[in-house]
Amino acid sequence: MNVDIGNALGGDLGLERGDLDTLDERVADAHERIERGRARSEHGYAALNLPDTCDPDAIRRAADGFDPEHLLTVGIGGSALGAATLTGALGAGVDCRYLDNVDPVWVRAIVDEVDLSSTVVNVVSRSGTTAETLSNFLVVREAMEAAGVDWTERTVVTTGTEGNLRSMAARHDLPALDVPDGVPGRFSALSTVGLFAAEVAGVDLDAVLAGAADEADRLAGSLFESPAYAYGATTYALAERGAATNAVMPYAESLERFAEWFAQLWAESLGKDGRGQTPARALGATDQHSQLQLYRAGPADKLVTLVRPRESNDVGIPETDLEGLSYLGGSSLGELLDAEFRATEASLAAAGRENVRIEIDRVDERGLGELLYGMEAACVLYGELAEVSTFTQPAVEWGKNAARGLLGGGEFSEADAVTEKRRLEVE
Ligand SMILES: O=P(O)(O)OC[C@H]1O[C@](O)(CO)[C@@H](O)[C@@H]1O
Repeated sequence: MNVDIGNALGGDLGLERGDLDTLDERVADAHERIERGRARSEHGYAALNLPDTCDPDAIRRAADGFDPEHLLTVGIGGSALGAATLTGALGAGVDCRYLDNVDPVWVRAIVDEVDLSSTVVNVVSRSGTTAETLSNFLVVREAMEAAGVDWTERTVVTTGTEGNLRSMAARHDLPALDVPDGVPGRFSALSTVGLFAAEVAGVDLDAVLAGAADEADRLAGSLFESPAYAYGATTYALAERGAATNAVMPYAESLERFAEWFAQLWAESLGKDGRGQTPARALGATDQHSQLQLYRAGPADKLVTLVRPRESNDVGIPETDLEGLSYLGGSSLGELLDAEFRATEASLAAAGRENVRIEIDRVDERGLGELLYGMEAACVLYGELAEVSTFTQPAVEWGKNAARGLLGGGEFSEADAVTEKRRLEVE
């Protein structure tokens, strides 16, 4: 992974090289804290050890014997987004679907679309209590039974040591993978949580973990020596100067899910104590015809993170006599995308709008390993610098309790607050 922070300097938010030199002293201290946390496998920091602690053979054993047409991952948040990012980016010899929402129309359509007799279901939940995941699994299991499919023959569980899914796996002797200790869901892509789907989809797990290990080896006591820390420190420094939003704009359709995964990682880790940086999901070149207007001419309150592979397959553009477009003929879509990427980058800089370039060599296993690990390490560093509790997510519990109370799942004061909503309806 290569990170170019040149366009983060000299912009409207006023970040200069000297500021990063000063911040680098705190980066060194933060790196020491991170390395201590890793050495002790402390909660959260353990995620940065996954290139070494993840056992790909256990994942391969769990996938062994399955040769499905479809893989249905039933999970939500970090229990689905890592897998979706890896299979979305690396392609899949298998039709990979993700039930990570409880929209009944959407769930019914997916369950009806797949051939359940040739589907492997991976139900993923660290806690084993997530309402959306358990509800969707019960719907899928009922559909399998209705289709005359033995669900116990086609279900793999990925969960913690306790809880509903663990006891169900034991009761029905289901293949079960352990979620890694001390790794919050949003940091678990490079573990059993994200890699089972990748394995079933034919992804080379060893290459993904090797890419992650390369990025781990580049963590250092200076932001100028570590791409991950350069990104984490620069986004932190810009946030401190007013960059309340970080628009992540991959210039590859295969990385669209990566932007969604990044959004959970960044928001759930750093949105604490009234602080944080809002991750906005964008896509290049498409959003040059959409959100770029705001990024360039709206409030100077954001940075844009431009992500791309340095190499990719290409498609030629045929010669044309179309009025004013002959310059495109004989070129290629890749050359057009490259020109647009660099033009957008320069367009933002020319308007004083800070942006950072992140590049991987190719959208392949090593590239994804580097990118996922690099963003996780950047997030951990940002959290250290911001002095927030990076690895917890207490704010999501209020809504869970309210919904549970509304559904009769117990007495929760939050549910009362829902019924007391202030109303002003306009018909
Ligand atoms: O894996 P679980 O326990 O089902 O949690 C799913 C997701 O829900 C959260 O706990 C937030 O509610 C995320 O942090 C997590 O990725």
